[in-house]
Amino acid sequence: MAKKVKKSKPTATKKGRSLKLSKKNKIILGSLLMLFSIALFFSFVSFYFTWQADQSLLSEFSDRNEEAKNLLNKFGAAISHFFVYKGFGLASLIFTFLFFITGLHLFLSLDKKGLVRKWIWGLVFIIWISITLGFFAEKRPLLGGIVGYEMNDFLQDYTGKIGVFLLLLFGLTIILVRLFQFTPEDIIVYFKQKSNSLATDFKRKPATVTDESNIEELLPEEEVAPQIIDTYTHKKDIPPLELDDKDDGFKIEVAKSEEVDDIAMEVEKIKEEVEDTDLLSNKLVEDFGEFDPTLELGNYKFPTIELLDQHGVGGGITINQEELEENKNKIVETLRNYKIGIAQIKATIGPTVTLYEIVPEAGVRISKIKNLEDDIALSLAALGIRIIAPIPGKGTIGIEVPNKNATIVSMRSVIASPKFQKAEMELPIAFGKTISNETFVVDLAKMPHLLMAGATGQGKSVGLNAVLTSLLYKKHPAEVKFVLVDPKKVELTLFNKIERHYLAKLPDVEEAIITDNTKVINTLNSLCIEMDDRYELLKLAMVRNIKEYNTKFKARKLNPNDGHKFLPYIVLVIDEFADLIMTAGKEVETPIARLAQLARAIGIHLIIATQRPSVNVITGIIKANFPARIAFRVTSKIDSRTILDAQGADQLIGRGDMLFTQGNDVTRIQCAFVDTPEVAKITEYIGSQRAYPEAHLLPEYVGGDDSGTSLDNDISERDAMFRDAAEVIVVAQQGSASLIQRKLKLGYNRAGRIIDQLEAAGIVGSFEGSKARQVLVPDMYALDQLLENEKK
Ligand SMILES: Nc1ncnc2c1ncn2[C@@H]1O[C@H](COP(=O)(O)OP(=O)(O)OP(=O)(O)O)[C@@H](O)[C@H]1O
Repeated sequence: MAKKVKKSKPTATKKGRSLKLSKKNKIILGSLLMLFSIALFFSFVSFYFTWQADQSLLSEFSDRNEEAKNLLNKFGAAISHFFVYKGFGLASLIFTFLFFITGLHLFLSLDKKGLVRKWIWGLVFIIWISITLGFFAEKRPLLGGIVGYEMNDFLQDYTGKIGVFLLLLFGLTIILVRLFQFTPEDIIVYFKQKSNSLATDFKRKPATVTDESNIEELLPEEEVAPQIIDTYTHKKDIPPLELDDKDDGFKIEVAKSEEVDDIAMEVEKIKEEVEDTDLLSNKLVEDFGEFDPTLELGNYKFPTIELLDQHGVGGGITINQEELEENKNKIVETLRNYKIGIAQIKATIGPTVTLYEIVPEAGVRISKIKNLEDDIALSLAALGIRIIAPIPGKGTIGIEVPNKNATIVSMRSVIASPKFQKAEMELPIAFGKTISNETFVVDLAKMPHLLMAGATGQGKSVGLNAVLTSLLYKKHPAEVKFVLVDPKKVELTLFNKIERHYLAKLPDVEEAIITDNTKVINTLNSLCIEMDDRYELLKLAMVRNIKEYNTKFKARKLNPNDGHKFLPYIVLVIDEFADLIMTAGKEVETPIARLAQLARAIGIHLIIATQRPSVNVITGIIKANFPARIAFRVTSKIDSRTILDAQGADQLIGRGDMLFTQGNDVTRIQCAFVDTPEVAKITEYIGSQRAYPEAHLLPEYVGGDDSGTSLDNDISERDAMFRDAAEVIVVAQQGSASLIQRKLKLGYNRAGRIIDQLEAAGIVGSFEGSKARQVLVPDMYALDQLLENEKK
C-alpha cells in the first residue's frame, strides 16, 4: 500500500496537474508577489519626484558607483521607467494593487474566479485612465505614459479630438455600468435624495406637526383663519375646512418612504460548509493527486499503428469515370423505359458501393421506382443493388450500386483517422467507412449492447475483431475487460495472449476464453452477481452510473475500505450465440436478458454475434434489449427483417458490407478489415508487456451445479441397470443418455439419472452441451477394476 502511495506522486504532477501549486508553494509565491507589489508602489510614487534626476542613470545601470534617487534605487528607477514612463503613467499604480491582490489570493488559497475578474477590470481601467490622461494632459507624458500618449495620438488621427472624447465617455459608461452597476435610476434617485434633503432643510420641522392647533401657531398671522360662526346654529367651533388647501407644503409621507430606500443593506455571503469527506478527499488529492487506475501498469504502451497493415493500394478510393458514366446512363435509360423522367442525378463514391441520388421529375410516384429494383439490377448486371426511396431527410431517391473494384477499408486507416483518435467516448469503436467514405465511429457505452448477425463467411468474425481492436487501441487494460465466449474455439483464441491484461474470468477456471457452453451459464450468472454488486456500490456512492462513480473514485471521495474500487468496463463477446441458445436455451436467455436490461448503467456491455438469424435465436426479449444491430449479408429478406426489422441485408454484397442501425435509420458501412496476423501482432505486442498477476476475476457463482462433482456417489442407491448402462457406454465409448435409452429401453428420466450416477462414479465426464459426454474408462477391464475397487 505504502508503495502505491509513493508511486502516485509523479503521475499526479505529470497528468494535467502541472500548473497546480502545492499549498506551501502558494504561500511562498503569494508573499513574494505581495512584497513585490509594495516595492513597486514605493518605486512608482518616488519616481514622480526623482525621475528627472534618475533619467541619466538608466543607461548606466550596471555601474555600481552610480546611485539613483528613487526609494528603491536603480531597480526602482528602472522598473518605474518601464511601467510609468514607457507604459501607462499614473495608471500603473493599479498594477501594484493587482499584484498585491494576486499575492493575497495565493497566500490564502482563495478562489481564482474573482481574481480573474479583478485583472480584467484592472487592465481596462489602466488603459482607460492612461488614454484619458493622455488626452487631457498631452503636455505631461508622465501622467498618461507613452502608451496613453501614443494611443490617444493614434485615435485622434482617425476620429479627431471630439471622437476620442466620445470614445472615452463611452468607456466610462461601460465601466460605470458593468463594474459599478450604475443605472440611470441610480442617478435619478441620488438627485431626488439630494433635493429632498435640501427641501427638508428649508422647512422648519414640518414633519412633527400633527394637529390643527399647532398648524395655526405656525401659520403667519394674517393667514390664520377667521373665526367662523354658523348662521344657523351660531356655533363657533366649526373646523376650518379651507385650511387644508393651505398646508400643501406639509406633506411628509413621501420623504419617509424614500428614507427607507436610502438605507444600504449589506448582504453577507454565506459560506458553504465543506463536508467532512470532501475535506478529506481534497487533502488526499492535494497530497497524492487523483487516483490513477492505470498506475499499476504505468509503463503500459498502447499498440502502435505500425502493427496494422495497409490493405489495398494506398488506401484511397480510385474513381473510375467510365464505370460511373456507364452506370448513370443505364439507370437513366432503365427508368426512361418505364416512363420515369429524372430531373437530377448525383453520385457519391464509397469504398464498396456508389450511391446515385436521383431527383425524379415532378409527379413520379416513389413506389414505382422502388418496384423497379430488380429491373435496375438486371440492366446494371450487378448484385447487391439497394434502393432507398426516399433517403431520409434528403428528399431524394438513392440507388446503391456496388463498385466493380471494391476498396478494402483497412483497420489501419480507421484507427489512424482523426475522428477515432479524437473521439471522446467511453468505449469508441471504429467500424469502418460509410458510403460517403467517412470513418464511422460509435460509442459502445451508448448503444449499449450490440447484436451482430449475418450468414457465414460474410465478415462477422472480422467485424468482432474490428470491435476488439478498436478498444485495444483506445483503452488501457485498467479501463476495460473482456469476457470472451467462443464456442467455435478458433475465432478468438488469439486473445489468450492478453489474458492477464484485458480478460476477465471466473476464479476457478483455467482458460479465460470460454469455449464450453456449460461454463457460459456460470459466467453469465457471475456477471449478474457482478452487476448487482456494482449497483450496490453505485447506491452507496450515491451516483447514477459507472462514469460518475469512477470520477468520484478518482477524486478520492470513495473510501476503498468501504469496498469501493475503480470499476473497469466489462464487454461480453459471444461469438456464436445460436449455438448457445440451442444447447442451453432459457438458462442462457434469462441472464442475458437481465444483463441487457440492467447492465448499461454499471458498465457491462454485451456483443452477441450469430450466423443463424432465426426468431428462436434472436428472440423478442433479446431484440427488445439490443437496439443497436449490425447485419452482414444474409440469404433471405426474412432474415434481414429478423435482424434489422427492415429488409436490405439480403442485398448486401458480403465481405464486410454491412448495415448498422441504432434505432430508426439504417446506415450502410464497409466494415474495416483486420486480418488474423494483424490481431496476432497486436496481442503479441500487448502480451509481451508487464501484466497483472492474473486475469480480472469475476465473482464466484455457486449454484451452477453442472460439474457433477457434488453428485452423490452412494453405491446402495444406484439404479439396478447401473452396471449394464456402464457397459453400454464403455463399449460404445460414447457418453450419452439417449444411447442408454435406446439400448436398455429405458425412459428419458431414468436414463438421465443413470448418467448422473455414472458421472459421480467417474465413468463419464461432465455435461458438455450438445456434445456427448467424454467416457473416462477406456475398456471393460478398467470398468471391472473400478467397480471392484468401489466395493472394497
Ligand atoms: N471488412 C472486410 N473487408 C474485406 N474482406 C472481408 C471483410 N470482412 C470479411 N472479409 C472476407 O471474408 C472472409 C470471411 O470473413 P469472416 O471470417 O469474418 O466471416 P464470418 O462471417 O465470421 O464467417 P463464419 O461465420 O464462418 O465464421 C474473410 O476471410 C475475408 O476474406
